[in-house]
Amino acid sequence: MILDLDIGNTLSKWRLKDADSSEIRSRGAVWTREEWRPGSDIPDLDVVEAVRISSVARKAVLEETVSLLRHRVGVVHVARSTPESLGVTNGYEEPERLGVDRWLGALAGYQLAGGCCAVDCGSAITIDFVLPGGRHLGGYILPGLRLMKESLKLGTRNVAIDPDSEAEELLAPGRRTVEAVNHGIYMAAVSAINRVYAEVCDSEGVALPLLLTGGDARVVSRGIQVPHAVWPDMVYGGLEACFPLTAAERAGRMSGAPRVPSPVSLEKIRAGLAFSMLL
Ligand SMILES: Nc1ncnc2c1ncn2[C@@H]1O[C@H](COP(=O)(O)OP(=O)(O)OP(=O)(O)O)[C@@H](O)[C@H]1O
Ligand SMILES: CC(C)(CO)[C@@H](O)C(=O)NCCC(=O)O
Ligand SMILES: [K+]
Repeated sequence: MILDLDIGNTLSKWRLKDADSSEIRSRGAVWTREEWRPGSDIPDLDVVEAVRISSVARKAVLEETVSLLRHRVGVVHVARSTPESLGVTNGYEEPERLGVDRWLGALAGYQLAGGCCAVDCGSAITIDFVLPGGRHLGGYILPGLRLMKESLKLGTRNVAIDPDSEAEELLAPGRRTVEAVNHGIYMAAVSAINRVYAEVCDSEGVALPLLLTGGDARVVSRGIQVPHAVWPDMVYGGLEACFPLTAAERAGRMSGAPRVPSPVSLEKIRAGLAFSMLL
């Protein structure tokens, strides 16, 4: 089995992948600040022959995780942001400072779709652009839905946005504090993504496939006007591309990859942008 680990600021997600069949056997998540101890939702390390890790947590968290795993598992790969990889050139002035989850998302998106806009809706919402040809432009970081809500301190932190709500409902004026807050932060997130996508496609002169991932991707997806795909395993896809271990991975196939969404034409994107500027 291969253990893939995506250590985020809030949650550490894991999945076990069968190295022979390439099937995903199990998944789980633990709070990043908690130790891995028996009884919590952690994988059985006895069956693991290789580990691949993406971590944006504090350095100590990664160090502890790696030292724990090295005792038990033969192969441990830790992903790093680099100046260039798999045909993509990192747009950061200091490439190693780009969050590795963003880098892996950009690599996976490029491998799947060529140029792309990769959006991760987690603790933070990140929006990254890769042009056809592989130039990563850099991107945008904004607070995620939960962080926006907590920062308001209006006593609404425990009332989550119902992930099954319709976007229309979530974008309407709120008539109670929780509603006003939930609808406000939802509006902030989806309008930022819609706008940034259109602006960058316009200025680069290319309509890019749009890919979403992260814990809030499903609900955010409903508020995105242009064609796009949700790919919950996008960061894992980047790990597969960087450290291919199975036959399918070596052939360039990433688990759970969606069909590439065909973007609307650049003309339509520009028309939408021009229209919103007039209002
Ligand atoms: N069980 C859950 N626990 C915490 N957050 C959840 C849960 N289910 C959905 N979410 C939502 O997912 C978001 C966290 O997403 P995700 O798991 O992608 O992020 P993360 O671990 O914080 O990663 P990163 O720090 O890399 O952004 C939160 O904003 C929250 O609204
Ligand atoms: C922005 C987050 C927190 C998103 O998970 C992560 O990618 C990170 O810590 N990045 C480092 C800062 C940067 O990417 O510029
Ligand atoms: K993440």
